Amino acid sequence: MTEFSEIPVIRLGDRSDADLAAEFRAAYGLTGFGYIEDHGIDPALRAAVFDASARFHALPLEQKLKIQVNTSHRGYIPINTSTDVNSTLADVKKPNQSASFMMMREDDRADPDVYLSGANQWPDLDGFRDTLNAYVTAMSDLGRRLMRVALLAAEVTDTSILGAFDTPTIWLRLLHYPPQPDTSPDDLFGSAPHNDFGCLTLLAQDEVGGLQVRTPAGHWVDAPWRPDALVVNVGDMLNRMSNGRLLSTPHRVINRSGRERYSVPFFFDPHVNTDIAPLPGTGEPQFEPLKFADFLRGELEAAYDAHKPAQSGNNSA
Ligand SMILES: O=C(O)CCC(=O)C(=O)O
Ligand SMILES: [Fe+2]
Repeated sequence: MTEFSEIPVIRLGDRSDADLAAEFRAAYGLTGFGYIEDHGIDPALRAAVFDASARFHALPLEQKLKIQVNTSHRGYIPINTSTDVNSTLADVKKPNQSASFMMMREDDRADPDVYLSGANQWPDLDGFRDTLNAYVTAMSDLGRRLMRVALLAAEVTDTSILGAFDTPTIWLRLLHYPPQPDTSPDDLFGSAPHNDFGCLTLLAQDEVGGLQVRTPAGHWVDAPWRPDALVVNVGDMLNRMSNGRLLSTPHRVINRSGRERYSVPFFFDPHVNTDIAPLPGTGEPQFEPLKFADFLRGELEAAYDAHKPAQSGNNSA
């Protein structure tokens, strides 16, 4: 295992997938994280999303609770209602110190054959839904481009899995981290050490900072704000598809800045009914196949009060 001390920067511009693949391989085969710049996402659109997030989090609590997160994982996730108990990375007992609004794919209705399908729950805020949808459209296009590059980087020879991203699983999360006092215990996190579940995470963050990425030796490297950059990382499913060639790296958030922190991760994943296995060209399989929906169900039921079967809720608070 090779140590790293900083997160690489990759500029996209109009470069071809093949041209980007080598840089991707170097970044994601070592750190699992990169700053993606010159990505084509309109800064004004991104600013509108942060504005929408600030307006949402400023709403009275009772208004947010009217759209509390449901079993299709859409709506308001209050502070102290998720705990990364599945984490093998730290002994996590305390719930994450963040609140968020979560939207997923805009389905008309829940389909019993599609885990997490359903309609989004929206707050009563002017322009909120349109802004988020415009951002999701732009980010999904970027996600498809990055997935193509990632598969090339992993030397995948049959890229038909890309069809599973035509109706992707997307998650757009408007996160708000209140400041943690300096006196807060060491095992209290804005976001406890974890790996992301899916394929690609494209994170926009504000200037406050607080995101940290774990090195193989167990050190934590800061991933500070860079103007206009997206922090892009590989999740567990892309790690499996690439047969371990692209790394899913643990990360965490601690907000001891004394300021409010806002961040907006966009998770770009395949349809939940996709079989996930090492793809052709990546060598002798190091992972057993699994269905994405089954994996997600296990993770969400362990971590979120809203998904715990036959329980009244807040047992982790
Ligand atoms: O807020 C951040 O910077 C990171 C959030 C994160 O890691 C996640 O939501 O998976
Ligand atoms: Fe994450």
